[in-house]
Amino acid sequence: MICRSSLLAKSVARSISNNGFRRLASTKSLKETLQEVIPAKQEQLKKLKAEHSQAVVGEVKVENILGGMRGLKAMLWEASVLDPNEGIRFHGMTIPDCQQVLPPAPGGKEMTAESMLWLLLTGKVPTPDQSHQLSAELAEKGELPHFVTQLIDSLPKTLHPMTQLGMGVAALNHDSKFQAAYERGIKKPEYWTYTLEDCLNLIAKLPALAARIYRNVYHPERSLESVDKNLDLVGNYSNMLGFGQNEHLTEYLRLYIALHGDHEGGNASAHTAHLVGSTLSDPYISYSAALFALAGPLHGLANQEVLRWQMAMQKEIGDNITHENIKDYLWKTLRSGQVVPGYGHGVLRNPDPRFVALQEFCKTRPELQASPIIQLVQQTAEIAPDVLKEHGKTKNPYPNVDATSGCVLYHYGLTEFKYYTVIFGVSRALGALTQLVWARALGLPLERPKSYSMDALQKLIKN
Ligand SMILES: CC(=O)SCCNC(=O)CCNC(=O)[C@H](O)C(C)(C)COP(=O)(O)OP(=O)(O)OC[C@H]1O[C@@H](n2cnc3c(N)ncnc32)[C@H](O)[C@@H]1OP(=O)(O)O
Ligand SMILES: O=C([O-])CC(=O)C(=O)O
Repeated sequence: MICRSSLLAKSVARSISNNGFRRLASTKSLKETLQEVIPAKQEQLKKLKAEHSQAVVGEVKVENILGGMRGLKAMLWEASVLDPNEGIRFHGMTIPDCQQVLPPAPGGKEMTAESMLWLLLTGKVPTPDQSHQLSAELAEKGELPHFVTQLIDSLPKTLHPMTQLGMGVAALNHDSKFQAAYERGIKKPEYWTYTLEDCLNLIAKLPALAARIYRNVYHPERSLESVDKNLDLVGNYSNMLGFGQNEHLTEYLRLYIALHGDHEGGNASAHTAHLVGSTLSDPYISYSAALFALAGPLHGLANQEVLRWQMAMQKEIGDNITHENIKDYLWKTLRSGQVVPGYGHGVLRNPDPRFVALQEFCKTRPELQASPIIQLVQQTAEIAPDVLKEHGKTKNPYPNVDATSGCVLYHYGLTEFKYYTVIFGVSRALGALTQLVWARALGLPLERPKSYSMDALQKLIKN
């Protein structure tokens, strides 16, 4: 009899090799592993250019130009591809695949940010040792320079946490290795190594930066833990946020941060990092720009909006939470001309598998099943799709990841929902920065699509 885990291992190995990667037990470092996989990718690009430059893979309709480029096949993105019905795959692997094979933190069950980063960057599943070595490397680099702590501490508490995060990340470019090397006059094939160094430095410092913002804005009376060299990235983040004793929340954050890490290239934050990075801006300012795209309510800020909206619903409905009451509140939101936050998607046409994975986490823990806010989110997810279908506008009436990501944080005591997108911002660095490394390794060009005025477009249509 073939057991489920061996079937899964085979399917994972197959999906990885489908993407041109092989899974080998290895003791190589992250940089050595990348050095090993880069030449094959460079060769693949060279071949694509030489043999298929003129192949047609789609057409551009006026609706694409007027509709926010929805559906246009126009970007190269290595680490993940989004299927409208199945959702995201990281180098061919689904979220459940990743949950099965990516190493957790010592004593934990959920995949770590480091193991997801390793997979995104290299297309390979790291061994537990490789993942722990990366944790140690990141912890070593994790403290903030003094001028950044001074900058963050000088900001008014009333400044949105996402603005503070973007400012802090931009300021870190003071120490950019890529920028310094570019000024020295390095050659193109060397770009990726300095970019990688900046990307790892930035990912390493995000927990300390994000936790400092949380402390300053919401708990100025608390002292801040320093980076613990024995913890993984998210273990440190949770610790610095003041939740280190709550193993459930720490595990949830590991899952949250791993699965928000990448969502192919066209989403607003990833695309922004790619666009800005294509000018050879360094990774810090490229990712700072991405964070300001993430901070919009149609994108990452929706997770803050979901909590705000669900709390307002709870307040209005009171204890009498019925199917009818939730339905009425949904209609009230829609009739007032607002969107229902956490529902709909630019690409997905089914429930978001990230939503499903976070809901599964809730199902494994009785205290979460008993939580009023989590119950309300679950009930809303059962009712909203039919209401949105009847409303008839959105192409996807199902929940996206933002519909559920905040309620577990809220239940475990991280109740300041204006902060939630900062956690998303710590996560999205994994994928957006991965692509910056690949963009430099592959020598991708400046991004510069063609635009038209409406007059010019009409002329084009006539001709
Ligand atoms: C991590 C993430 O970024 S996931 C997305 C997070 N954002 C949200 O949850 C906000 C709510 N959702 C939305 O606003 C949208 O579904 C988006 C922005 C995510 C996608 O936008 P689009 O690709 O333009 O969606 P779509 O093509 O289905 O939109 C068609 C119409 O339905 C409306 N619509 C889409 N979703 C919703 C919704 N949740 N509630 C009400 N109306 C909606 C759109 O506003 C649009 O109306 P319009 O014709 O009057 O402009
Ligand atoms: O893919 C998108 O457009 C939005 C999204 O879900 C993400 O960026 O995680």
